[in-house]
Amino acid sequence: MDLIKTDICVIGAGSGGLSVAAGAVQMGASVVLIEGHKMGGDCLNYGCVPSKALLAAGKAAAQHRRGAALGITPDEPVISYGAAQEHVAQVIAAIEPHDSQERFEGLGVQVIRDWARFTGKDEVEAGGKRIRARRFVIATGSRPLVPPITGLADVPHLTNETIFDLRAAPEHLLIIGGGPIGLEMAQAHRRLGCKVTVIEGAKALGNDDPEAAALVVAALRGEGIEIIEGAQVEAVRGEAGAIEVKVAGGQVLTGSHLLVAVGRTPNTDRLNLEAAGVTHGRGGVEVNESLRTSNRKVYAIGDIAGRGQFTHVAGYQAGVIIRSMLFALPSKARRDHIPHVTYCDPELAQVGLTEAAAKQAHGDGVQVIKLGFDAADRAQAEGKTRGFIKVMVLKGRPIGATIVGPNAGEMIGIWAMALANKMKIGAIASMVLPYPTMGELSKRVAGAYFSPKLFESSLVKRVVGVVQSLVP
Ligand SMILES: Cc1cc2nc3c(=O)[nH]c(=O)nc-3n(C[C@H](O)[C@H](O)[C@H](O)COP(=O)(O)OP(=O)(O)OC[C@H]3O[C@@H](n4cnc5c(N)ncnc54)[C@H](O)[C@@H]3O)c2cc1C
Ligand SMILES: NC(=O)c1ccc[n+]([C@@H]2O[C@H](COP(=O)([O-])OP(=O)(O)OC[C@H]3O[C@@H](n4cnc5c(N)ncnc54)[C@H](O)[C@@H]3O)[C@@H](O)[C@H]2O)c1
Repeated sequence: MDLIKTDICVIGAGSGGLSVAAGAVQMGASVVLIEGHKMGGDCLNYGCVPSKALLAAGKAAAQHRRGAALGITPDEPVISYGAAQEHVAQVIAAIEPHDSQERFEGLGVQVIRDWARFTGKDEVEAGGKRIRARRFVIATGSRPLVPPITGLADVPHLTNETIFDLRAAPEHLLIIGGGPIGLEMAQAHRRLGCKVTVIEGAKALGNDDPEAAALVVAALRGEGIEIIEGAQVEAVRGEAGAIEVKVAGGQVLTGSHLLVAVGRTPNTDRLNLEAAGVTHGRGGVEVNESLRTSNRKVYAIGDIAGRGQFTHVAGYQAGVIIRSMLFALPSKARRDHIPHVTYCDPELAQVGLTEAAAKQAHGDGVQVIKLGFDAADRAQAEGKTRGFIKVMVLKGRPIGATIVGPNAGEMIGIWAMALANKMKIGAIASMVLPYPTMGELSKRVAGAYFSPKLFESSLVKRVVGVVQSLVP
């Protein structure tokens, strides 16, 4: 068996692995990249990209159904579900070259298409080769969790890995799980003409600010999606086209298709981690703040590292370990400035602490400032006044922001910058923004932090009085 010696061996060519490989090779390191399945990983093939593309099709359909308040007669769009899914496939195809084997080989990366397994503390086997590296990066991601629900193994069901293969619209899509995957797919399918029922064991979007999550859930219900909360699924049975879901308490729901979206399982099984002395558990590979595993030569990033399952987290972590691997500089991964967005309409965006988490961590020292989208003239003009921005401030600095409303995912950017750079809230208040934009809400909410200090201060009023009496 051939032996390849390299500086860095990256396992997994998804969001995390590709970022490490591209960065490291362009800075002069020799890199071997091993991928067992599709280049681009989950995000490109089964995750972010297809889900946002299908949501875009749903949004286009929804435009037809609204507009009455703006003087436009709504109509029921003619929808081709198959064509919407073809749009999804085309979007993947358009982005694919960026993540392709050819592009990475062009950059100088040696790409091996096989499943990798450790054979020792500094050696991996794949593609009939032994790869010995100074440093390894495990970036093998996650796959859909198959929960222990009675009957599930025998009932045809979809996951995020198969739902984008459908070409005929499900008549009635049952979705187990009201997390981001469940709700994004619920809205896309509802808007594309399907009947949709979401069955959630606890609270839908339960990891987010409850007030913001409630607004999204209400909007989805308003579009005709049935969302049943507090309904743990215990058993499923039936066949394609006629599926029965039984929840705790005895309620039975029926539908034509079933999507299971109840979280993720880390892809550790093929890696033979014991041979490398890498500790792992149910949450994935265990890492320290520098994203190093129990084997100092081995790092782990992305979904497998269990510190936030988002593409931008994997990308950020890639930068952190490149600094450590290539320049031997101390480098720690922060978590306090990471945003996330659920791309339903309205979007729900969060960075830093939620109101509850901020109050729990800092007590009464936290000031919460909130403003509705109705305060933005642009939102009024567009008839999109549903939603709010909420900012948590500690000693003059934002420590968290929640935005729910149109384009919340774009609007959170400024707060992500503020948290990343530990900026004062005055920096946001002092910006001049174009009028009328939704973004003005960020400036307005920051301004609201100072309003009581300026407008309700007897000292300020006295100073103004004195100055005015002296000015000629
Ligand atoms: C439906 C859905 C929607 C999502 N939407 C968003 C979104 O809008 N925004 C966002 O930020 N995140 C989103 N995510 C999450 C995002 O897709 C993941 O966080 C991201 O892909 C993780 O990147 P990764 O590099 O850790 O893993 P992956 O991208 O999954 O890549 C891991 C790769 O490793 C390979 N692999 C596994 N084991 C081995 C082995 N032993 N040898 C060789 N190769 C191996 C796999 O085949 C895979 O290609 C979404 C996820 C889903 C499922
Ligand atoms: N927009 C985005 O960034 C985006 C979109 C989709 C997914 N993701 C990533 O993928 C991850 C996984 O998403 P997800 O939605 O699968 O998982 P999740 O863990 O966020 O949500 C799963 C939901 O399923 C419920 N559940 C679990 N078992 C159940 C049962 N037996 N019956 C009924 N309900 C049950 C849970 O209570 C939970 O609310 C997310 O946490 C996120 O990191 C991100």
